[in-house]
Amino acid sequence: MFEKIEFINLSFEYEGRKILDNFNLQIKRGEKIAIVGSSGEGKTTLIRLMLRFISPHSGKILVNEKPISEFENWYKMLGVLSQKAHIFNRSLRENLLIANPRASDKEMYEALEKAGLKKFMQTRNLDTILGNEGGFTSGGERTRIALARLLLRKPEIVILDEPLEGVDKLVEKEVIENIRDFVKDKTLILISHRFSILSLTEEFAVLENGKIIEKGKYHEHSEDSLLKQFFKAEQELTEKFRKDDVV
Ligand SMILES: Nc1ncnc2c1ncn2[C@@H]1O[C@H](COP(=O)(O)OP(=O)(O)OP(=O)(O)O)[C@@H](O)[C@H]1O
Repeated sequence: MFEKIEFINLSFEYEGRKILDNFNLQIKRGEKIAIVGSSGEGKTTLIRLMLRFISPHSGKILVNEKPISEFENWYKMLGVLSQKAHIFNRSLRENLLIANPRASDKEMYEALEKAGLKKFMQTRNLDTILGNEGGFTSGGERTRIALARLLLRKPEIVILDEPLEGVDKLVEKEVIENIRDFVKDKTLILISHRFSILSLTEEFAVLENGKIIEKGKYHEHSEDSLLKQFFKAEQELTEKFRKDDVV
């Protein structure tokens, strides 16, 4: 059973450019944390390290106090929605069964609906072929198919990297509530710029210059905290975009 993950003095660089620099963070079972930070600060890199797609240059990642590489069943515990969801040139059904080979058609339809694909399914069915890299679908649809795939799994830890990418405003609220329900009894690590989805977490950590510069519960932060400033800037930007949309 997952108890905690610890990043200890973790450093990582791309071509001599430091992305994570003596990074430290601990996430315990059941915690729900959003990692926020400007574009390019290394949030996705952190997830890729967690998934062991890349290795740190120094420092370590421990799961239940053991090096992550020695932790059996690590992948089985994870449910991940990444920015580059992999969609196979197979049927929608086959793409979903990867997550849970025992899922029934009914469960698959439910997951697709929860992921905001109700309208999409009005003109498709589970036998629809998705194309090479999901090429017969839009970017937003691919993210939602990947979200439906995640909803069919039963992971202990859920990692979401911009899960609302391509989810339009009409279904956004509903999708957020479905994700909220899904992560209720799980550990959640969330990365997003979208203000609305950050309501899924109680805790926030701000990543800047390779380190966590501020961490805590959102409501405990003072008006001039970096966290609040970050959100304010994001919110102002979102509102500006919304206004521009209307115009
Ligand atoms: N494979 C790579 N080779 C070289 N540099 C890379 C590579 N992948 C990412 N980077 C760089 O590393 C930095 C961190 O990237 P990362 O994707 O982790 O940022 P992020 O915080 O997730 O950004 P965003 O919010 O825009 O998704 C960026 O400057 C990026 O250009």
